[in-house]
Amino acid sequence: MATVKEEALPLVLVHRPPNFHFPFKHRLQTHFRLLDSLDSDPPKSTHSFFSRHAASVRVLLCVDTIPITRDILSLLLFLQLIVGSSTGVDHIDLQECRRRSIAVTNAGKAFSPDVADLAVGLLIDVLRRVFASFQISGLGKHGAKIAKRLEPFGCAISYNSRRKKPSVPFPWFKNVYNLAVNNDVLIVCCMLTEESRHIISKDVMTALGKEGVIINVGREALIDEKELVQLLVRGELRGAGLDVFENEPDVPQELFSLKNVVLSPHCAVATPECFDALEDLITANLHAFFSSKPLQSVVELE
Ligand SMILES: O=CC(=O)O
Repeated sequence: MATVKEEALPLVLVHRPPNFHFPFKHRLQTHFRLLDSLDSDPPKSTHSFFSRHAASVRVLLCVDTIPITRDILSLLLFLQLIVGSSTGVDHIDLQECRRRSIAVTNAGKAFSPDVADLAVGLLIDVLRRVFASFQISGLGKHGAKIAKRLEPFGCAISYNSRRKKPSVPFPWFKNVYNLAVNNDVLIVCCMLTEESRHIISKDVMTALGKEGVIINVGREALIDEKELVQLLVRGELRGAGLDVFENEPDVPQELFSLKNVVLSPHCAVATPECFDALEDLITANLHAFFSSKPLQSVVELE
């Protein structure tokens, strides 16, 4: 069988944190020519490497959540697509992408089943029994899977998201405060944006009440972490299960000593199943781009 020369393969520029070796690299290399500044010894600086390839690169693969800032983007004048490898895209300057019409894809639903498993696992760990009423902030791909797991427990589920979802049978609350007033457990799994930063404010947490439980598998900055810690310390919330923290890897010390808090180290998606699903999705998106077919898991750049 004839083999395609590496130079003939479509170019994909890679941006990854040092020492982060992505497991699907090998498979991608059979279809695409990966330009990775960290492959050289010693590694090249991002700035000089990106500038050198700027004229030929149309696609950037963003591994993990390494920031893609306006400065980085300004080096890549012909960029058309950023293929992300996480669900959250708060590390990418989306405003600049919108301005320059650069499409962005994320992990879509590749991680949703495992994130949902962890959210429910944390919740059961916090409660050791199941409440009657649950609320979910952000009923997207992760939230839908969480709800599917909680329904058989007989939980009354309601949700908040920017828009009501016609296909979702649960009551929709336009704002998180009213959602909190009407429920006992809040599972946070929405995207972090400027609009959603600290959406779970002190008022919202207080509205949840003393029996309230918060589970966060989204991004910690969705919650006012300082206030959350204070409410937990003062016993004004029943408990919390947290997979994400505002200043990772630092975790507020107070949380370690609280018996009603379960912590996990941002590991909801660290499973072989998530990596396999992500590898398939990234490969599919790259093939789609280079053959002018529709992309999957496109992030809405509003
Ligand atoms: O944190 C993980 C993700 O955003 O996929």
